[in-house]
Amino acid sequence: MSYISRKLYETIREKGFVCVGLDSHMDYIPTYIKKKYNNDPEACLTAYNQAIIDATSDITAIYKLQIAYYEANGIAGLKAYRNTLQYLKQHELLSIGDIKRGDIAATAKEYARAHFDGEFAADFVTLNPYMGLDSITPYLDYLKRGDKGVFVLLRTSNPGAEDIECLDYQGKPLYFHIGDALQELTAEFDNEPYSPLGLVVGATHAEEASEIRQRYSKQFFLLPGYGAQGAKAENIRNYLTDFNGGVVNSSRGIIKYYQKFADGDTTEAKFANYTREAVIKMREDIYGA
Ligand SMILES: O=C(O)c1cc(=O)[nH]c(=O)n1[C@@H]1O[C@H](COP(=O)(O)O)[C@@H](O)[C@H]1O
Repeated sequence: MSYISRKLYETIREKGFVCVGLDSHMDYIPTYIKKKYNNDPEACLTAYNQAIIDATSDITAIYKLQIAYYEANGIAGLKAYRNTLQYLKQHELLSIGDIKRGDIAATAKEYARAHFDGEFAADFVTLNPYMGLDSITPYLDYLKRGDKGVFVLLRTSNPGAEDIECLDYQGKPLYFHIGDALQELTAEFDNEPYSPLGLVVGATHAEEASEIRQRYSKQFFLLPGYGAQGAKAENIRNYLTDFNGGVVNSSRGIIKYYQKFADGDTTEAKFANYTREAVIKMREDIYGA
């Protein structure tokens, strides 16, 4: 049985579908944190993430850490990445390592070890399948183990998705070929209520939503694009299936929401309130309350 897909399903049911994107940049960090930690990147990024997590964890299903934001700060950034994943684990909160890996099988095996079992272990990772299925199969052992899951890029939110992913091949978009192959690859899995192999589907495009949802009815969707990229709530509802079939990511729309009001200068309590407010507004908008 896939423990992790059941856990995600139950967590979404209990806390809602929000995925807070910890795309944490030094420029977003409030002055009170920077002063306290003397601008030290490891300490600042860690404290910032912890403040966001503490303010939102009862209304957030899962946290996604986009690794580029940490790598850009070198070793100090990667330590903050590790610290945050550990903090989430200590508080029994779910995590996605947004690493978007894709490489030959031997290399993929090492990525899997690093991001599922090593210091950077997350509950889920994101993968890029466009190098072929052998770049995905090394992760499947962990999915069979039951405690890990993946979200594989299907139809992404960016304008460039049109360049390759959406090309027509033999009468259907390339991404359907990818999705169908991925579905076959995991057909033998325990796919109840959803498969531990989920799909990344940008919420910025409404036209294909119903077709994609129907075709991949056993896949959780990771839906980025809400907030900063302008995805509309009505697009997202189509993908969510009773609000339990996936998670909706917003990164900048939540973690720098406070800057709209406070311009980088705020107190600990106000930062927590603003950040929480951003998640509440997102939920209300998407639930249609
Ligand atoms: O895999 C992803 O998370 C992803 C896929 C995609 O199609 N589009 C997309 O924006 N993302 C990620 O989702 C986040 C979106 O950030 P915001 O636009 O600030 O909400 C970033 O971490 C992106 O790397």
